[in-house]
This record gives sequence, C-alpha cells and structure tokens, in this order.
Amino acid sequence: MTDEQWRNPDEPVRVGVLGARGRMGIEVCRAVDAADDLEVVAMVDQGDGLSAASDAEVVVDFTTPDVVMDNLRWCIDQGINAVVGTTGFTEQRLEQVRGWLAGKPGVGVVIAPNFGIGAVLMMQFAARAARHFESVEIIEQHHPRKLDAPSGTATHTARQIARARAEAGLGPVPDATKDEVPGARGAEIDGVRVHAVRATGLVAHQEVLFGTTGETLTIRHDSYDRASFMPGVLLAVRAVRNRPGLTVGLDALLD
Ligand SMILES: NC(=O)C1=CN([C@@H]2O[C@H](COP(=O)(O)OP(=O)(O)OC[C@H]3O[C@@H](n4cnc5c(N)ncnc54)[C@H](OP(=O)(O)O)[C@@H]3O)[C@@H](O)[C@H]2O)C=CC1
Ligand SMILES: O=C(O)C1=N[C@H](C(=O)O)C[C@H](O)C1
Repeated sequence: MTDEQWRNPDEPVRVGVLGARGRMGIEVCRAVDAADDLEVVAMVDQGDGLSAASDAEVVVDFTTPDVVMDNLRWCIDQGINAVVGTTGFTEQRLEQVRGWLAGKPGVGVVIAPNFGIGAVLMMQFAARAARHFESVEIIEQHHPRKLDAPSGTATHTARQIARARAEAGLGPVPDATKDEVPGARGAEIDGVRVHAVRATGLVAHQEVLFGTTGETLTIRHDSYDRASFMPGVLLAVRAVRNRPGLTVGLDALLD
C-alpha cells in the first residue's frame, strides 16, 4: 500500500457527488453530510469539471444517461470507487464498465437501478412470483420531469421477470390484442409489457401485475420522498471500497 492509498480508518470517507444540484444530488449531499463517518469533499454539477472530485474516495453519480459513462470512465481511470444511480445501463454498457475495471483491480463500482430498499424487495418478490403466473405487466409511475422512459427500475424488473419465466419454461405472455393506436399496449422489454405514466405529484412508483386463471397478484412499491433512496445510497457508499469490480443492484449488499 502506498502512502497516498493509506487512510486513517477513524477519518470520514471522502465522498464526491456528481449531479450535486439535481433532485437526487441535493438529497445525497444532505444525507452524506449528516453521516458522522462520511464527508462531502466535492459537489460537482454540469460545467464544474470532474477534477473537482479528484480527492474523493467514493464518487456518487446521479446525473443523466448521456454523461454517466464519461463520468464513470474518469472515476475508474483515477482509481476512485463509484456508486451510480443514474439510469441508462444496458447490458452493453455494463460490459464496457467491466472492461474498464479489469485494468483497475482495486476499484469498486456499484450500479443500482433503484436504491430504495422497498423497491429492491419489490423486484425480488416480482422475480419470485414470475414463474407462477402466465400474465404479467409492469406499470411505472413518475414525476413529469423525469427524462427517460421506461424507468431503469421497470427495465430491470422486466429483465428479471423474463429470466425467471424462461427458467420456469413459461412461453410468451398470452395477448391476442392488436394495437389500434401505436403504443396502446406499452413498450415490450424481453417479452414483458411496460407502461410509463407521468404526472405531477408523483415521485417514483411501480406496480407489477400478475395474472393466472381466476386470480391476480399486484406487487406495488411507492417512493413518496427521495429520502427513501438514501439508506441504500449510504449502504453502497460504505460498502463499495471493499467490493472491487462491478456490483449491479443492491441485492448483494442487503444479504
Ligand atoms: N437509482 C436510483 O435509486 C435513482 C435513480 N435516479 C436516476 O438518477 C438520475 C438523476 O435523477 P434526478 O436527480 O431526478 O435528475 P436531475 O435532472 O434533477 O439531476 C441531474 C443533475 O445532473 C447534472 N448534470 C448534467 N450533466 C452533468 C455532468 N456532466 N456532470 C455533473 N453533473 C451533471 C444536471 O445539471 P443540469 O440540470 O444543468 O443539466 C442536474 O443538476 C436519473 O437518471 C434518474 O433516473 C433517480 C432517483 C433514484
Ligand atoms: O428518475 C427518477 O425519479 C427515478 N429513477 C430511477 C428509475 O428510472 O428507475 C429510480 C426511481 O424510479 C426514481
């Protein structure tokens, strides 16, 4: 271990926040600031330049899908661990991140589509239920300033459900409907229909509706306040330095 890498374990972990003036960034700065074992050393937003976060041990990124890959590449190159909540992570992007990390064996990255503990459980419950129902649809609901649709959470849930259905040998979801208007039946992700609702007053909500003969099951999660994501973010910030490589989702941190 070099002198630069050595740290006094009694000193707070140095955290940089990217997207610090955004809805989530503001909340993350507040939560890190309130934690005795963590300190905010950089608040970086559009136009500030990433070098402001050079002194961070862990960077937290809540920016936009357009810029997050450049941010992450920079963090990994600098040897800085990263906790990422920004959406837009396709399998191809995740593979790219794994490639970057291969050249930096000590660096950890946690990417989670949703840091809400209840949301993580909702996704786990949905994956568990998936094998028992022939029908399934996802309805995600968010505030109207959200830039992307469907949500990262809905995409992740659909993929997990599709994997569980395939493992259980289930065929396609039955559906004889022909769209009279394009989009009426929502988007399709790995064979699972996903509907995105946007309305003022909402924060982040998702329902997974399962159906089989004579019964339905609805699994629902609601984030009414962005504070709901903070326990998961802080959990990841505390864990990431001891988890080299890529961790996708909070599941492994909650076990
Ligand atoms: N995983 C999870 O649990 C959650 C994930 N999210 C995701 O997090 C992301 C952010 O959400 P939210 O906070 O609502 O969005 P906001 O638009 O409120 O915040 C994003 C911030 O990032 C800034 N920004 C843009 N480019 C850069 C850059 N290159 N460097 C630094 N900052 C930059 C934006 O600045 P400007 O406005 O000037 O462009 C803005 O202040 C979204 O992808 C969202 O889906 C949200 C909630 C929970
Ligand atoms: O933009 C948001 O607000 C959220 N984004 C994430 C997503 O797309 O799943 C997580 C949560 O739903 C809030």
